[in-house]
Formats: sequence, structure tokens, C-alpha cells
Amino acid sequence: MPASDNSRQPGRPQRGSGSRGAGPRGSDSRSSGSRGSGSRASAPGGQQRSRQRPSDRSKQAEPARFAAYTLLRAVADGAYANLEFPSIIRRHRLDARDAAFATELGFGTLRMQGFYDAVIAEAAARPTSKIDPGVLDVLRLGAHQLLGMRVATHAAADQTVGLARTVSGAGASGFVNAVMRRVSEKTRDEWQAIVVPNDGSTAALATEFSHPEWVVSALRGALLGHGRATTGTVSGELRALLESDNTPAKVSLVARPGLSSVGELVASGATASPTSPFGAVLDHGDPGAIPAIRERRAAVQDEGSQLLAAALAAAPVAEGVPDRWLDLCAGPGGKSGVLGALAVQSGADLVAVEVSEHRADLVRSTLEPVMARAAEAGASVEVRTADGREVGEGEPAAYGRVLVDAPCTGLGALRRRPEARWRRQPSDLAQLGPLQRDLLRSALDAVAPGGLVGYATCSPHPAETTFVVRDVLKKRDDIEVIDAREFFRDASGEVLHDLGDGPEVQLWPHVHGTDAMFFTLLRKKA
Ligand SMILES: C[S@@+](CC[C@H](N)C(=O)[O-])C[C@H]1O[C@@H](n2cnc3c(N)ncnc32)[C@H](O)[C@@H]1O
Repeated sequence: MPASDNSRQPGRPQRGSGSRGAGPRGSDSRSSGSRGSGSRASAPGGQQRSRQRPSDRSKQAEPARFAAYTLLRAVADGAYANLEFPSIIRRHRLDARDAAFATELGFGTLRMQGFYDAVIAEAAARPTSKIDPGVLDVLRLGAHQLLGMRVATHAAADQTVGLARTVSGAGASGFVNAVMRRVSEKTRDEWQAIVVPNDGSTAALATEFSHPEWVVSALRGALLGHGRATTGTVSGELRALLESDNTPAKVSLVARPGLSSVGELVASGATASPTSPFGAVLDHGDPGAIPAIRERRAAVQDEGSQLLAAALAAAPVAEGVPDRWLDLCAGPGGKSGVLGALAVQSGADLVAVEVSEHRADLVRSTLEPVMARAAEAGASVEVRTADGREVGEGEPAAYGRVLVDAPCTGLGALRRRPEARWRRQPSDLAQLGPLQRDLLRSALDAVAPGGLVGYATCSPHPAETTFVVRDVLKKRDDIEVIDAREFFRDASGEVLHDLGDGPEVQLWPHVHGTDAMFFTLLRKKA
């Protein structure tokens, strides 16, 4: 429905369907026929099309689809999908099967919305900016069911029209019905041939893989800048990387060293990770149901994060450097969890610094079992709410090992944060740059001669990685860069494959199955 046609509040669901409201009453996902019933007619492309008139179709949205819609509206209001969705699932009282369906629908739609918008604009014969935002979200969900999931065409169409009626009224449902019919007339490949220019351009890749154009350009630059690709190979590498951003990450677990073990996670249903010595992968089931995770002796964590914490702990330092380790940007505490556990094992103390009070509280909660273990071992693990930029001046040369897991754009973790690609802006790079440099300078001041600083980002963008390190080191002659690659060891103790020319390490989702983490290892000269 065009925005101007809609007399209701733009982007706001109606009839008690607000993004934080209760789900529709009287509909049941199992009995609604959402994945099965309805009369059918053949449509081009061998698909099935419903013969029902919109007025005969599902009167109300089915709860799983309604939950996915609620997620999209909450994200449009600024929510983070990963944080918001668990409470949406609870509010809509979805069982495990419906929750899985809603997750695939909501997260998949958010990821692929760039491609779907191109299809919807073509099918609706108007730019998506002329469609009411709430109705556009309904159409995006419908497009994902038709083109990205194995939902029967008639069920996808019926349920999408029902959702439109529930959230935007009968007026919208006619428009949605017409657009859904047009979308369903072609397969995904046929739509791709229509909406993706056949010229290999950045714009074409952006539409095909549903990324903003600037992100496609940035990732191409990162592949070249980190030596992962040459001008001859970058096109294939980039397609593989973009594809991996659209593939939901597996659920990776970490057994915090000394508190849990890979064996314990395997006994709870996970599979040992070949990539990380502390890692396991959960193929199905709720990680929160695993006792070690409930007790925070283990956690959900990308294997790349595990590997870089382990690398910082394993690289040799000069004799006599303080047995005090520092995590300068600790919130919410994932890497602190591994680093703290390894510190305790080697008889060192850990100080975890985080500027945000709320995130510092999360670190405290994450580290509780590590703190208890440290107390037993006569070591200390402390969490401070403080500005990491001031630690170097306040405590010069006080630490043996320092991790700077710098705030960054997160361009290396797009597969985990489905909406992040649409939210980030090129201007974020300029904003974060000075903070990243200040934090690294502070870390280099805080480390003792002979000690190590690890600078990490979950972005491969050279502006946040190599340029930051290069700029900071330009003004210092007391630091040497160490080859970090030999400290990235897989579960069998072998150096990880394809780490590049060094001395820094850049991991890639399409190569290593991890987030695209960057890590440089720096030693202060003794
Ligand atoms: C990439 S995240 C760190 C993730 C964390 N290491 C983990 O593994 O869970 C960056 C963190 O740095 C924090 N931060 C931002 N500016 C900071 C500052 N000036 N001092 C300390 N922490 C800061 C952010 O609040 C954020 O929690």
C-alpha cells in the first residue's frame, strides 16, 4: 500500500499489534494451515498459487509470523534483533518449532531485505520508499517465505495477507495480495535475473547479496588489503564472503579453561570444534539448557574470539613482567571469560575494564565463576567501570599482557547481527578511529617492557585494523610487531591454515568458519 493511501499511523501496527504488544488471539500456528492447507492453482515456475480471495483468507496472523513481524518493527525502532527476539518469543508463547520458524523468517528477512526490496519495488511497480514501512515489512516477510524458505506458495501468500489485515487493516491486504501474487509468479533465480544488473558491478553484488554498496566496497578493500585476494581472485573471494554473511553462524560454544571442558560440552550434545582447543559446536537445541553454560563455566562464543584470547595468553613474554593481565574493552565479557580463566591457570591476575556501567555489570556476571576459581587459587579477577583511555597514564607499565578488543563497526560479524549491515554507516569509521587509536596508545603505555599487547577488532576493515596500528606505531620506537600466526593453534595443536602473510592475523568466515576477527600482537621492547 502506498504511504499516502494509509490512513493509519505509518509504520505502526494496528489492532493491538504494536511491536511490544501481545500476539493475536485465537490463532494457532499448527491448526491455521499456515504450512499446508488451502486450494491451489499452478503458477509459472511450477509454484502453487492460491485461488482464495483475500477476504476468504486467514483472518488473523499466525503467531510465528506475527512474532517475526514484531521483530522487524522493533528493529525499525532501533532494537537489536539478537537482544529483542528472546522476549518476543516469550511474549508470543511460541513453542520450539514455531520459535525456530519465526527465527528463520525474521532473521532471514532482515539479512536479505536489500534483495527483497528490489523484488518488491519491481512487483509493486513503485519504489519501496512509497510503501508504508509496516506494510513493507509484511511484504518483506512474504518475499522471504516465497524466495528464501521452503514455504508452500499458497501458505506464504495467505498468511502474508492475513498478517497485513491484522497489522494494517483490510485496505492494505488487497495491495499485499496483489504484490505477493506477482512475487510468486517467478522463482528466486528469475527475480535475480530481473533485479540484479548483469555487469559484475558493486551495485549488482549489493543487490544480489543484500548488502549496502559501501559495505561491499569495504569488504573488497579488506580482502585486498589483508592479502587474502589479488585483483585476479577478489571477485570470487568477495562473493564467497558475502554469501557467508547471509548464512546463519553455527552455535559455537567455549569451555572456559579449567572451569569446563570440551568433553563436558560434548556430553551435553555438542560436537568438538576442530578450530579451537576450547570450542564445541551445538547443532540443535538450546545452549541455555546446558548446565556448564547456565553456570557460566562455558558460554556461546565465536571460535575466532576464543583463538585470539588464547594467542595472547600463549605468546611468550620477558621474564619478570608483572603477572597481571588487562582486558581494556571488556564488555560484555566474552574474551575476558577465556582470558581470565587462562590467567588463573597460569597464576596471573586479571583486570577487566569497561566504560559502560551496564556492560561492566555483564562482565561481572560473566566472570563470577572465574572470580571464584581465582580466589581459590590465590589470584584476583577484578572488573572496573572506567575509561580504558586513562589506564595507560594511571598505571604505566603495570601489566604483562593487555588485550584491546576495540569498539568497531562489526563488519566481520554481519552473519551474527542480521540488521547491522543496514544500520552501520561509513561515518562510523571516522568516528571510531580516534577512540581505537587512543585505546591502543593507552594499552601500549600500560604494558611493561617485555610484555605484550593484542589489538583486536571484529572487523576486517583496514581503517580499523592495519591503519590504526600503523598510525600509532609511527610515533613510537619502543614497540615491535610480533608474528601472531604461530599462536593461532587449532584443536589438534596445529597452526591454523590460511592465516596470510603475517605478521597480523585476519580470520574470515568463508575460510575459517569464524567471524572476520583481526589480531595484531605487539611487544614493548625490554
Ligand atoms: C568490541 S566490544 C568488546 C567485546 C568484549 N571484549 C567481549 O569479548 O565480550 C568493545 C567494548 O569496548 C567498550 N568501550 C568503548 N569505549 C571504551 C573506553 N573508552 N574504555 C573502555 N571500554 C570502552 C564498549 O562499551 C564495548 O563494550
